[in-house]
Amino acid sequence: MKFTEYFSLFSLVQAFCVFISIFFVYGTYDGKKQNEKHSRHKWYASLFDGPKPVPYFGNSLNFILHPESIALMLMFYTQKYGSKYRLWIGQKLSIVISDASDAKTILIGNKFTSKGDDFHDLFGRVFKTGTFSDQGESWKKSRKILQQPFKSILLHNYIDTMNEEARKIVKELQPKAHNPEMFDVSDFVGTATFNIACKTLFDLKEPVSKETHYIFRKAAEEFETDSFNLMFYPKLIRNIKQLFAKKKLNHIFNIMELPYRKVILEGKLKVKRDKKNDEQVDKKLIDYLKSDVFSDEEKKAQIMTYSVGGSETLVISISLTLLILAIYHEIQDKVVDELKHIFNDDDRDTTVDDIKQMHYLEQVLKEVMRLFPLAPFLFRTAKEDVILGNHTIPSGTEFIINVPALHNNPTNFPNPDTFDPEHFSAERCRVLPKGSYLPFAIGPRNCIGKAFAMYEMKIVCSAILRKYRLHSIITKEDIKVKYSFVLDSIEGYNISLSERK
Ligand code: HEM
Repeated sequence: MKFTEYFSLFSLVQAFCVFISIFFVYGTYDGKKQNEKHSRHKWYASLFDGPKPVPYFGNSLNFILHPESIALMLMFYTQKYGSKYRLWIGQKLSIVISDASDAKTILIGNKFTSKGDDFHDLFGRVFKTGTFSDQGESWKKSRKILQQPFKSILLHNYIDTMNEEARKIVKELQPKAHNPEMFDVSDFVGTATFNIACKTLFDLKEPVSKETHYIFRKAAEEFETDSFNLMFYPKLIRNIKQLFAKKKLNHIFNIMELPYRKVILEGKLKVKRDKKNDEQVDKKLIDYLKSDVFSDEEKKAQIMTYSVGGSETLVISISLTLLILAIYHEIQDKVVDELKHIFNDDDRDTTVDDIKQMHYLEQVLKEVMRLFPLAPFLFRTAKEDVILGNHTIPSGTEFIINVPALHNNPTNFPNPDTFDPEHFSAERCRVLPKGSYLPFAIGPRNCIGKAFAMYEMKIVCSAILRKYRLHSIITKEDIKVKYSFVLDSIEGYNISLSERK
């Protein structure tokens, strides 16, 4: 053996020993720190049913070995152990909930404004102190200030941009109406939802191309799936895995910075010191971000958060709705009848009044989000002990709310597997228990952009439906979805079109 070969083998052995020592020292230190909390949690955990844990890993080994099936395992355990079961993610106790009353207690209580340190650390790798991943006083500050531009009375400000982008999609789809081939409608919807977010929230002028948006969307998707999977790793193994993924994360971060770079390039964060600007009532999100209350880092974090939150959810919900309507022609006809009644075959833009009259389309959108909840799992961590049913659950416990299980409960949604917009008729909505339907979550950490999203979904879907008839050759059961933090269709959103006479 040459000296250099001997030397590199020696270094490898040395590196391995250092690695094992760090593993051991960190494990012991972390173990000691967690011990007291852990034994209390262990006692409470024994009150719940759940899969059998193994030393150190708890139940996380299954999740680590089969990351593509995490969501399915969570759902399978719900069927096996009931509406409240326990999981050990390493040393961390998690309770998975699929009971409406428990979900309501957790989501609306002020004890649960934290999504937990793991969520904060993992999603915060890119979104930092953005409203979505932040916690504590810093979250409270941003939530209080940044919910203002989303108030219902201000949404009329965004309608022109939403109409403009909807018209663009309708025009771009024209060649597809003369071609019976299937195509993925999300390629068209995605660029529009991204440009709507950039224009309405940040006042950006320059739209992005389909290609640029595609890269942004893929990066956001990869980051979200990776973060969701890592939520189910014990802390130490997660930290080690992340050490090796630094370069990849920097690459994703770089792509997701795109809207921020555009904001800087177009000078949108520059403060114009005139009194009128300070007093202006109809301010956009970017105007609130100009305030000295936010540091430069915080401004960047918010722009990254709202560009993803404001567009990537909508591309999926709109594309899914179009796909579902392409499958169910009778329901599509009923929506179109409603639109005919509102617009009288006039191809004018949509107004706030029109949106308020789209009752049946709203039922369809709600039913799509029931069967395909965009955020299938909601995470919350208790700051104090909490009473759920007959149990007191200790502070620090993580709760995972299993939204698909709630949305498929036959007591609240008869024939839950059937796509039926009547699940959201006015009478049914009146008797729906709080906590049983959670597409936008509820409580202090619900979706800040809920009303904005409903406006955009109605404007874009109605513009396309007024012009085209949608077709599909698949059935609802053929739609295969991947569940992670955000639900998405595995095979895209393939439809074909014909022009309405
Ligand atoms: C169909 C579209 C949308 C759906 C289904 C949706 C769903 C949700 C859900 C379920 C949550 C709670 C997440 C959790 O508890 O971890 C949430 C939070 C949030 N959403 Fe949305 N969302 C949509 C559109 C939007 C839009 C358009 C915006 C902004 C323009 C937005 C911004 C946010 C933000 C900032 C949060 C974090 C709020 C906080 O933690 O205080 N979302 N969304």
